[in-house]
Amino acid sequence: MQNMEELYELIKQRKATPKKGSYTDYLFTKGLDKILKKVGEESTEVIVAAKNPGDDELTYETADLLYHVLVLLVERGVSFDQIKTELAKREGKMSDYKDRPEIKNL
Ligand SMILES: N=c1c2ncn([C@@H]3O[C@H](COP(=O)(O)OP(=O)(O)OP(=O)(O)O)[C@@H](O)[C@H]3O)c2ncn1[C@@H]1O[C@H](COP(=O)(O)O)[C@@H](O)[C@H]1O
Repeated sequence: MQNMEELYELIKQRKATPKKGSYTDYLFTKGLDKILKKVGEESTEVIVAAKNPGDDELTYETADLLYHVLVLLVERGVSFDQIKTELAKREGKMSDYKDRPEIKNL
């Protein structure tokens, strides 16, 4: 079984030590613009899948999107710990959304 953090570490390893024939290596070789295009494409595919019945397509496309977002984070040098820290900061603090002035028209 592979969790998101393990996958992030594997992708980081691919960047540090490129592996011939690897799709991850192909993305890093193409660079940021290609990775961003893939994140955009996969986001659209998640949206379309969410509108279709059944869970399989949505599950598949979400896994594709998460993988490409992790590739983006590695490319930009944002660590998995930075994401965990940001999420942890929000824990238990987002429930009083009605009192937050920046959130309007809910
Ligand atoms: N989770 C993934 C993963 N999800 C999606 N993909 C690839 O993402 C691509 C998405 O498909 P598309 O049809 O959109 O893209 P494509 O036509 O193949 O290519 P382009 O459009 O980018 O030219 C596919 O080629 C998938 O193989 C992934 N490739 C790798 N991983 C993980 O990354 C690990 C390391 O991968 P490699 O280094 O590439 O072996 C693997 O063990 C996996 O766990």
